[in-house]
Amino acid sequence: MAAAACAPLDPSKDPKYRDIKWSIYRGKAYDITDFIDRHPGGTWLINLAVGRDCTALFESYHLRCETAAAVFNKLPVLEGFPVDAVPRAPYPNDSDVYTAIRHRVRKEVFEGGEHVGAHRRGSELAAAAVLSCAVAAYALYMRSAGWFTGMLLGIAGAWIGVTIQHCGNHGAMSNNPLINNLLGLCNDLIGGSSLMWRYHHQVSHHIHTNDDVLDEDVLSMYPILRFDSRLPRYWFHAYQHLYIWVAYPLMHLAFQWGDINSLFSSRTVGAELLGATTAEKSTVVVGKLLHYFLLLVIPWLVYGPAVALTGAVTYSISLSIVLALMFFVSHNVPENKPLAPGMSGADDATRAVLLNQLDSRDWGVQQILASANWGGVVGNFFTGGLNLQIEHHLFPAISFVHYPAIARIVADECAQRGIRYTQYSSLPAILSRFLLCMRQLGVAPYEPAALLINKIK
Ligand code: HEM
Repeated sequence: MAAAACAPLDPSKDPKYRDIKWSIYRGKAYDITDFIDRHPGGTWLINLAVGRDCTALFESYHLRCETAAAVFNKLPVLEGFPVDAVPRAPYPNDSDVYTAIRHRVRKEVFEGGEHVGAHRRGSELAAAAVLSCAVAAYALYMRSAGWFTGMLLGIAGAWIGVTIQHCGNHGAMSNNPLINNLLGLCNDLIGGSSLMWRYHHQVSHHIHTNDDVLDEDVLSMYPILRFDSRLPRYWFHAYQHLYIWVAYPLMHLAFQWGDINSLFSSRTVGAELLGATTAEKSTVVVGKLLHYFLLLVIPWLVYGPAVALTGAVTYSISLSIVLALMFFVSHNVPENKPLAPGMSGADDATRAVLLNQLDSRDWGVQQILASANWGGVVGNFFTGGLNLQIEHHLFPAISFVHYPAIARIVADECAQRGIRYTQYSSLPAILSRFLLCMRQLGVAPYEPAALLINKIK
């Protein structure tokens, strides 16, 4: 009773703060309302900071963190704000390894060119290649719609999904926020939602990678798929490495339900849409209409329902499989999981970091231990840097063309500090580890976080 009486009032329920766009940075609440339209990274990204502790987003997105942080000195501080009532994110700049890597990246890769935006340049060729390929695939689809062209269109759509929409929504494709937003909107064209992606992917997954409560990627397919042994186990999980191949092709369909549901509930599984404007929300509706108009309605009018449906179904399946493969292998190999001791690849260090309380968690080490790389520069070009997932998680707002150079620094720092850096030679190599991990997670005993913490002590 006494504890409840002392608990700070939730600011989202306090009328005093209803008309203020506030955000918390390092324990202080600021009124960022007037700065939003002046934000050099664009309004869509800073909107992610509204109504929450933005420290982790802020410190992982600004390469010149000190320049961006200087703005807080000019913003109104909200004295007496119940900061403790707002969930805290870990602070990236408190991580020794992260700040050391960032220092070296600025010095050795960009040599001070960050002030002219060198870190966000270089993806123009990749963007042109991806867009040309998508236009050609759609032209072919419209010329002769059917299962084969539908499949090709799905692969082209997936290439958009992993490269230009993904990097655009991270603000990493250009120094111009408008270009990033337009490329980000390609997510809606291929059947997803750029708005939901920003909240789900950036606010939930990037900040809390492989957390069993806060990372939406761990939770959203549960109970069908069990991505963490801290989630209760059912008998059918023992077969998840097999039926995953039936679940994955349904991903595009699942997006449709998830996006519309999130629009009505104003939240994704892992994040509330606290700062999303009406214009941003309207992209969900317009995007869905446009997607189905291009994929289904036009081919239906030209070729009839049977052909149009065949094309749309094969599009949906091939897009889903490619996207699922690219996204899921990156955080789901045994090295990334707090698996039971004795299971192949289980790692005490990963277990210890992921089980730490948020405010004492080393964000940099978490990103490194919970992610896995495969391949090199060729994979980097075709996946928009997703194959160098460790570097992507440390620097989501840097253009992916710089990841191979950054990877050398990250690997070196990890070797010096004894931090496990997981790198596989190729996609098939990481894929086999991913399947092993799914098998292990399917049979691993259910161990709630509290139980695991005791085991480490
Ligand atoms: C909440 C308060 C925020 C403030 C005061 C702020 C301030 C700034 C400033 C001053 C810059 C220019 C930096 C430079 O010239 O080096 C900038 C750029 C940028 N911001 Fe923010 N920002 C905020 C939140 C965010 C958030 C939440 C995100 C991402 C989710 C973000 C993403 C970016 C990006 C991508 C750029 C351009 C790239 C870069 O500077 O490296 N910002 N911001």
